[in-house]
This record gives sequence, C-alpha cells and structure tokens, in this order.
Amino acid sequence: MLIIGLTGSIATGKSTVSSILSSPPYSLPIIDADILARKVVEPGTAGYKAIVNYFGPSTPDLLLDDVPNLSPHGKPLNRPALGRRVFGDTEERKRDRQVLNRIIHPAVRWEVYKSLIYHYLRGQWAIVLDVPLLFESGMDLICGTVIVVGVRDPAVQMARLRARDAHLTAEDAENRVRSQGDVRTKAAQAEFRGTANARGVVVWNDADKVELEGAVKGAMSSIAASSPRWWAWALLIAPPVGMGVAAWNLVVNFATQKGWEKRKREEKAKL
Ligand SMILES: CC(C)(COP(=O)(O)OP(=O)(O)OC[C@H]1O[C@@H](n2cnc3c(N)ncnc32)[C@H](O)[C@@H]1O)[C@@H](O)C(=O)NCCC(=O)NCCS
Ligand SMILES: Nc1ncnc2c1ncn2[C@@H]1O[C@H](COP(=O)(O)OP(=O)(O)OP(=O)(O)O)[C@@H](O)[C@H]1O
Repeated sequence: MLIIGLTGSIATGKSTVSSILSSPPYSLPIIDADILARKVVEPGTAGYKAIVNYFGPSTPDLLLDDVPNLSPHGKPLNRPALGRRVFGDTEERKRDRQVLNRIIHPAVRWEVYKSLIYHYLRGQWAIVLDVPLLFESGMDLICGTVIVVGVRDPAVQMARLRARDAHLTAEDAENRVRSQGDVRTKAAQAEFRGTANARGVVVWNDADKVELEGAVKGAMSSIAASSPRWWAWALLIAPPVGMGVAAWNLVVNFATQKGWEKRKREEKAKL
C-alpha cells in the first residue's frame, strides 16, 4: 500500500486537496491528523487529563462552560484559548507548544498506525496521510511519496486564513502562520526526496480551485506511474516481499532525512 503524505502550512489548501483525493476518480481513504488530534483530547482521554493538569492552573478559560450534551468525563477544551497559549514565536509559546505536542503527537501517531493497518488489510492500493506537521513529526519516514500543497504568496495564504477563520484576530492569525514552518521550505524538502520518481511532489495553489484540480491530476498521474496498482496487490499477496519493500522504503527515507538535515546545516553555516 502506497502511503501518500499530504502536508503544507496553515490555509495553503491541504483539506481542499484531501477532499479532491477522497472523491472520484481517486476515491482514496484519508487519515486526517487534525481529526485524530481532536479525538485524543476528548474529555476522559489521557491527553485531556495531561492538558488540563499542565495548562489548567495558568489558563482560566481552558474549559468550555456552556455546552449542550456535556460529557460525563468533563467539560471540553476551549480550543481557541489553548491556541492562544501555544501559537506564536515567543520562548514561552514555543515551550508550551512543545509540551502540547509531546502530549498529543504520540497518541496521534498510535491512531495513525492503527488506521494504516486497517486500510492495508482491506487491500487499498494507496492511502492519504494528511498531517500538517508531517516533516516536523518525522512521519515522512513511513511515506512512499509526500505531496506538499504550497502557496507562493504569503498574502494569499493570510487572506484565505482570515476569510475561512473569521473569528481569529489579525494577531491570532499571524501567530498561527508563524507557528508553522515556511511552506516554500517544505516544498524544497519534498523536492529533495526526488521529483523524478515522484517520492516528493509539490502542488502550488496560488490560483483558483479549477487550476488546483489540474495540478492534483498531474501529481496523481506521476505518482500512479511510479507506483502502479498491480504493485500494491503484489505486495499484499506476498507479505514477505511487502515487508522487505517497506523496510527498504524506511532506509531510503531515513537517508533522505539525514541528507536534508545536512544540507540545512551547511546552508546555515554559510550565513
Ligand atoms: C492548539 C489547538 C487546540 C488549537 O485548536 P484550533 O481548533 O483552534 O485550531 P486547529 O486545530 O484547527 O489548528 C489550526 C492550524 O494550526 C495548525 N497546528 C495545530 N497544532 C499545531 C502545532 N502544534 N504547531 C504548529 N501548527 C499547528 C493546524 O494544523 C492547523 O493548520 C490545536 O491546534 C491542537 O491541539 N494542536 C496540537 C496538535 C497538533 O499538533 N495538531 C496538528 C496535527 S498532529
Ligand atoms: N485555489 C483556491 N482558491 C480559492 N480558495 C481556496 C483555494 N484553495 C483553498 N481555498 C480556501 O482557502 C481556505 C484554506 O484552505 P484549506 O482549508 O484547504 O487549507 P488547509 O491547508 O487544510 O488549512 P489548515 O492547515 O488550517 O487546516 C479554505 O477556505 C479553502 O476553501
């Protein structure tokens, strides 16, 4: 089964692309890390308890008061309030973001693995792993290919974010954008994986949605050419071969990650 990592930065169009990929003619199953990240912090979960313990004492509005159908396990998290604690580039925000990531990411990773096994056993030829922090969390390691959805013009990104999330103030929106890496760097990282064999593909999304559909079509043609359906079936029918290919994929991705880190270090040293 081909794991297609889908990433980008805030409001660059990942969800729009994942909804294209989940519809015909692609009809691919999607594992959405943002949805899983919500599931693992529902009242009663270990994630919820850890967040309330750490952030509760210093965040008076951490929990929502007026909610219908209150869970017996407690009041749900006030996500915008938690967002104000963790988004931004001050040292305090960065530290709090790290704490939140350390609570949520292992739980999300576990849910992703469970979901991958389920889809593998159902004989899917490919699956989309929609993870905003794919590179940062190291989950690109398990992906056969990575699609980065990018916007070249930061003003377009900000305008789409403000239009979609009208409840955010300009400052909140800026903080959210600054909390994620520059999407052009992510695009370069995808290209570093190799565009010729479609291990890394960039879909630019500065124009309208019709153009985006065309760009997705082009990306999927090159991915399908590099990893045909019969190959996924062959790996399913012969599990030892499947395991061998998966292990080889991990080795290649690990070497690519190290190569990318080395390049970044060299670039930094030149400055
Ligand atoms: C802080 C929270 C509660 C704010 O929730 P809210 O509903 O207001 O925003 P939402 O979840 O829709 O996120 C908005 C944007 O910020 C991005 N984002 C979320 N968490 C992070 C993070 N830790 N670092 C950088 N960007 C992030 C999202 O991918 C999205 O693009 C929430 O984002 C969260 O729980 N984040 C930590 C979990 C996480 O890292 N999720 C990303 C996928 S694993
Ligand atoms: N090509 C486009 N033209 C116009 N609007 C677009 C285009 N692509 C996406 N949008 C709009 O921009 C907003 C952000 O897109 P989307 O929600 O897909 O981004 P995202 O990367 O998934 O964001 P997040 O990381 O915050 O979840 C949405 O309102 C979407 O409808």
